[in-house]
Amino acid sequence: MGSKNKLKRFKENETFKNVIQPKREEIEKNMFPLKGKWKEFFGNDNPIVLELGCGKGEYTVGLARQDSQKNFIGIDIKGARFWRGAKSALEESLPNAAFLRTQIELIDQVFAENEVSEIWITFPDPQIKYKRTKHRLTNQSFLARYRHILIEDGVVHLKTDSEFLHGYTLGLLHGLGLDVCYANHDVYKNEGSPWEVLGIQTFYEQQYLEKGKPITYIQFKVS
Ligand SMILES: C[S@@+](CC[C@H](N)C(=O)[O-])C[C@H]1O[C@@H](n2cnc3c(N)ncnc32)[C@H](O)[C@@H]1O
Repeated sequence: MGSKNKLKRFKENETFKNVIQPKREEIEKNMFPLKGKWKEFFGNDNPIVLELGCGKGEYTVGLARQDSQKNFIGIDIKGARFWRGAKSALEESLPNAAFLRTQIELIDQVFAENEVSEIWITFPDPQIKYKRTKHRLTNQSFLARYRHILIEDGVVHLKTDSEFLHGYTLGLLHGLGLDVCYANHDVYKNEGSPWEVLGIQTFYEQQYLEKGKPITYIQFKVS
């Protein structure tokens, strides 16, 4: 994407009522006004579902279309990417979809304890190199952040093309004695995955599918 186009999207994001772009400083000083108040933002008590590293936000918009009784928030640091999802949600008048521009590392500072019901992690960079372990979105320190913001029975969904990340996550969950509700290492070949897994495809997923890569899925709990 050219820089002119990016600038145009950044400008438009500022005018979108479903886009929230807090300053890092505001979050770090615990002055982010929506922390603990997301229900007020949506104007209802419905459960809150996050998509981490949402890119263009296919899951956020796709799930919001299907379930008006839940609120969905796509999170990514790249605003020019989620501009697509935010624009679609506005065009389709989906009041239950929003986008938050922030670092996932700050997740437990933008949501309060027990404020979130479900988390989707869609095709994250697997961060295979050992020195990149700290950036893996299912490492122990991210799991602790998710535990903090999730309700007691909250669920995490990981959909990835990376056999490495799939295996790493299963191994870690097993080692920690956490509950794996469902796992499938090739969702389009082996039956049994929920409709959300089969019925919504992301931008990155479509590219992996064209290359014939199996898509994996794990649904798990962190407490
Ligand atoms: C490989 S892309 C996948 C995008 C989308 N989920 C899909 O499947 O098409 C990973 C996304 O995660 C975002 N991301 C990676 N690390 C992040 C972080 N620490 N905080 C916020 N966003 C992050 C990137 O900007 C990118 O859009």
